[in-house]
Amino acid sequence: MMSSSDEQLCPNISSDVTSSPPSRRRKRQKAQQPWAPPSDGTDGTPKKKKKDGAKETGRGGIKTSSLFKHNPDIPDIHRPAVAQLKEKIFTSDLFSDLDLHPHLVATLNKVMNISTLTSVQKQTIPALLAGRDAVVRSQTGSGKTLSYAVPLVQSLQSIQPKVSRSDGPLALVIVPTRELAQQTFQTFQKLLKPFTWIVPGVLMGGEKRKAEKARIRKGINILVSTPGRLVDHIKHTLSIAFSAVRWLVLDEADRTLDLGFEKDLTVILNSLNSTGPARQNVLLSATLTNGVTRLADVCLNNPVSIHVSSAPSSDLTTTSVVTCDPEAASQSESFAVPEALKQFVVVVPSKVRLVCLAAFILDKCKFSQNDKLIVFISSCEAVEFLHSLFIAVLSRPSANHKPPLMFLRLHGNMKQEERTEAFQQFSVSQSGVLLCTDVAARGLDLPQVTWIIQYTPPTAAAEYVHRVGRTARIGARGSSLLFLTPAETAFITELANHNISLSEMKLQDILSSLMFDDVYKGRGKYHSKSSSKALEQEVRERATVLQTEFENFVHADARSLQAAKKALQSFLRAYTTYPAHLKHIFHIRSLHLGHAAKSFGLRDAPQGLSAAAGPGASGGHRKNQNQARKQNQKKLTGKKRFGQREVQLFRSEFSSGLEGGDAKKKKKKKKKKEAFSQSGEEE
Ligand SMILES: Nc1ncnc2c1ncn2[C@@H]1O[C@H](COP(=O)(O)OP(=O)(O)OP(=O)(O)O)[C@@H](O)[C@H]1O
Repeated sequence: MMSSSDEQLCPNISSDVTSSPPSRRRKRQKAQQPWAPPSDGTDGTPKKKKKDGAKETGRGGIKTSSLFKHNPDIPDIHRPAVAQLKEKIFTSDLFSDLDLHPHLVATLNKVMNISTLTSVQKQTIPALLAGRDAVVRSQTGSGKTLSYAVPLVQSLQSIQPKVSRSDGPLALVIVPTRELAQQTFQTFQKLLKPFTWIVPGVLMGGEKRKAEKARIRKGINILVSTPGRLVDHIKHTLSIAFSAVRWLVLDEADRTLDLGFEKDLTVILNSLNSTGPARQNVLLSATLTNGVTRLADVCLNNPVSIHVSSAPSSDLTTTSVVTCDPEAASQSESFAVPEALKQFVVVVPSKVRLVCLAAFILDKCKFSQNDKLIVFISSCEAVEFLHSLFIAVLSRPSANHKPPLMFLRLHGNMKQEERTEAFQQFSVSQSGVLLCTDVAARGLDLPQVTWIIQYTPPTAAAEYVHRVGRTARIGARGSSLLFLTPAETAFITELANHNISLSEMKLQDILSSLMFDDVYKGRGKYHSKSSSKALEQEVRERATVLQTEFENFVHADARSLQAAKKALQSFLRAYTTYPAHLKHIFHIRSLHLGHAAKSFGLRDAPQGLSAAAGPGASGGHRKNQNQARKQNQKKLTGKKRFGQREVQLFRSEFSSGLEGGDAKKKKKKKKKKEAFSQSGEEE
């Protein structure tokens, strides 16, 4: 029997499917399914029917989820031929060969264990030491921070008379996220060990403004900040003066602009240009968008342009070839990814996504090795939800006395203290899983991360590169796995247009890891000598048992049910934010709400998903379903409704933490004005 969620197909799912008579439709669906139920009529789930039609497993009232029925076909993946860009990370040059203070070299060698220059450092450091401005592009994890931090420290330590706190900011480093600000600040702290008279400091949203103000008053020479927070201090902290700034670094400049901080950058640049002396400027960016080029024009003076990637080599990394649009390909930028990075893709029907992710995590962190994973997810609410779900269901102590799996989370709606704690905890841990939004995609240098999972696909190829760049850093090994639904596989070609090549991992292979733990054992009588078909059947049963555990947790109380619905809603909302040129791959209309709901542990598509309701959300009466779908569709895709909200959603990830305060202030001001006008007084 088709569940109600199965029937809630989105309006534009190929009309011939929705309009065919149910019997024909069912037949066709069955023929299409690589996961079609075996001929014995079961779907891999041991079940008996209850009188009311609800299903039960033999496990005391556990509802059965039909995971492997009515899924779309998993298409064969065509991997376009890709000439991957190769970038040599290390050179044979030594820091000790550069014209640097011996104490700075000693700090690099002894404190940071760094002696050899990377390619980007070899090109950038001499140019900056010679006083030039620079635009720098190079692959993730190639040592860009030191490429500007070393010459900056070298330059400030040589100033005579010695720099003092009272000189105020001499260098300004602007980065897009709080964690990156914290990390960059820590790098300066290390480099400045022998030069104690130079004081570094960090400003970032979410911390008490008063305390920051006091620190600024005391004097900070190298100021690392997120743009929003710095603007706030420029506007409200009279003690901040930029008259002595002689270094400006804009790190991850493209990201800063993407996040809508252009205005803030203008405020910062104006406050510098109005008073500042001659300044050296460095701009680091993954992509040279129009915005970045404009920014470079405004704030750089005759810069050297450093781009480390070599031209595409002629050896093609894949063999099967499909034609890609040459014009589109030539228009798109090529990205270099670390050579030691192995990139995989798995095509998973929506309904099976959750168990597939869980099986993968269990395999990497529990059954085989102690891996360290980062999982990228599109919204804060979905991160929150999966975090509590996985802790409850996957973190149980195991029979082999291994410590329980560690799940951490990082997103923009967390309190700053929680963010810092999670970041630090994951940094120092040997293994575990960090569930996060793109707030962790850029610049973060988390040691020994072995796997990057993109559970929700990125909104751009550049973002893909940054996410995977959290592993295989500075010559280390690492792997990545991209989750795509059958409808999204064209994204593989999109990535290939940017010189990114993926190998396929099979869903069945991932799910097979559940064979390692008999906690998920089905009712079948599988034993190791059984046929491969029996094994496949057992794997399905185990996947279904795990899904059922998730669903039981979600449906156990109103709070977790609400959390799952919120997570689904935010997932749908985020899905509407793919840019126009990717809408043919990621379109809200090609999502199946019932199947998407399953991937949040919901047994059916929830009703009344309010503002961001999915198609079929107000289901219930079949008669009204089409109308409801259309209405909800409008809600989901309606520009007016979502334009602002989407921007809000993404800004909130990276906000300075002060917006709330500003809004409150405005409200207060408005109230005050109203009060004045009512009483007839003037302000
Ligand atoms: N020359 C070097 N030798 C060894 N390790 C280095 C060297 N330079 C930098 N590192 C280390 O490599 C890691 C990555 O450096 P960094 O974070 O600057 O990379 P990045 O290019 O800025 O990466 P992303 O693009 O992801 O921001 C850091 O842990 C850093 O300490």
